[in-house]
Amino acid sequence: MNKILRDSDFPPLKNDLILRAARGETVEKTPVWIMRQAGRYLPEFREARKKNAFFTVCRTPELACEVTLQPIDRYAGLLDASIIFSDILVLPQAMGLEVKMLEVGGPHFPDPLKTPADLDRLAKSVDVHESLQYVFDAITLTRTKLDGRVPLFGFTGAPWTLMGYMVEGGGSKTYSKSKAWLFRHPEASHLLLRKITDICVDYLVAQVKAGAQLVQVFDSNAGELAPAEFEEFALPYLLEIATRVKKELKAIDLDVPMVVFARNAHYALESLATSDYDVIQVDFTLSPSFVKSKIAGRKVIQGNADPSLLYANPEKIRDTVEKMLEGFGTSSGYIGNLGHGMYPDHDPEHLKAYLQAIKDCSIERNSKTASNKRKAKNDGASSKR
Ligand SMILES: Cc1c2[nH]c(c1CCC(=O)O)Cc1[nH]c(c(CCC(=O)O)c1C)Cc1[nH]c(c(CCC(=O)O)c1C)Cc1[nH]c(c(C)c1CCC(=O)O)C2
Repeated sequence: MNKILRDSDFPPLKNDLILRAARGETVEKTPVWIMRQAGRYLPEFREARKKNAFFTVCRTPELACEVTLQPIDRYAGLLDASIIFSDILVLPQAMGLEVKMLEVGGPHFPDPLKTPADLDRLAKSVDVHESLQYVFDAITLTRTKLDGRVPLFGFTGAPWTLMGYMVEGGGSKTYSKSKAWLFRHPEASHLLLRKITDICVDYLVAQVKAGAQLVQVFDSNAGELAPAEFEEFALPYLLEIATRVKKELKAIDLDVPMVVFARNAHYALESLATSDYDVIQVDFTLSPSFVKSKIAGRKVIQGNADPSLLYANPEKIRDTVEKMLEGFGTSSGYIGNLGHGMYPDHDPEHLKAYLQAIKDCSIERNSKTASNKRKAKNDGASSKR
């Protein structure tokens, strides 16, 4: 068991904007961070990766810390959170499956789960402190090295998304192998999803004990499911993770905002709005008005421009940001991000334009609203005279 680390064990936080926004408080400007903000679009990341294999970076706390800090150094003052460098696929590794990261083609499981009998190949029980200690060490080191500049996110993949990778053996166009499990082997599917859920809970709680200040659950493949299968095989586990993590943290007097990303599952928004998550990350297919109609002020929203916007020129980026902020609002209930992660061929300068636009437009909007309010108050007072 690891020691529980608390705020007093780390340098004082100098920028708590995202924590205040995640709690639904009024903010002076919109906090922003970006999924995959550490990655191949950054030359300094490609340099670090030349010398080290992908999972070596994940497993070496000094290297994971170094690449986590790269975007924070480069975009100093423009990013309001960091996210620990790791991958959702370290969890299937901890369960006993081999995962390689191919230079071309991404994740690859040489021996994926083919039939329910293969569940016997998985570790009988997983002690996250034994198999994933390197993640907790990376978190503790990174929060220390951040020196309070911004808060640090931990994360996990969601059960359905992880099951997808474990059965498909990698990414897939149709997810037909893993979806065949849901229709042919529903009991074995639930067994596997239950197993992953229990590990996700331990894993997130341990990340917070190691210093993570927010956590995000990535259900990147949620939208591959029809609503009925989502409701049966994905949603209950997503809901359970938030409820159990919050409860276990409360028992040791810890409390962090939890973010959920059920990508492309527009039908999930209403259920997630009544969950124990604090923040809902939305993908770029959803308009602010649609999202707001489903969530109706019950949760903080995070997102959601199309990452391809970053191929546009800075004027177009700023115009789109203005509309996005108009739609989501800037005084409370909103955290800026993209609707999915960065792409390797993005220009780092265009990400800078996006971050700067979110800061500038939100400050402008909030000061306009404040001066309009002051004006309305003065007008009201003078008409009474
Ligand atoms: C589905 C998924 C994975 N990993 C992740 C998800 C969920 C988010 C999403 O939907 O994108 C999550 C993830 N992966 C990575 C992070 C690090 C933190 C960050 O966001 O900066 C996070 C949060 C690093 C990474 N994970 C990966 C990279 C690129 C590989 C490299 O450095 O060689 C990075 C920076 C590899 C990875 N890992 C995964 C894939 C499909 C790939 C290949 C992607 C590609 O080739 O573009 C699985």
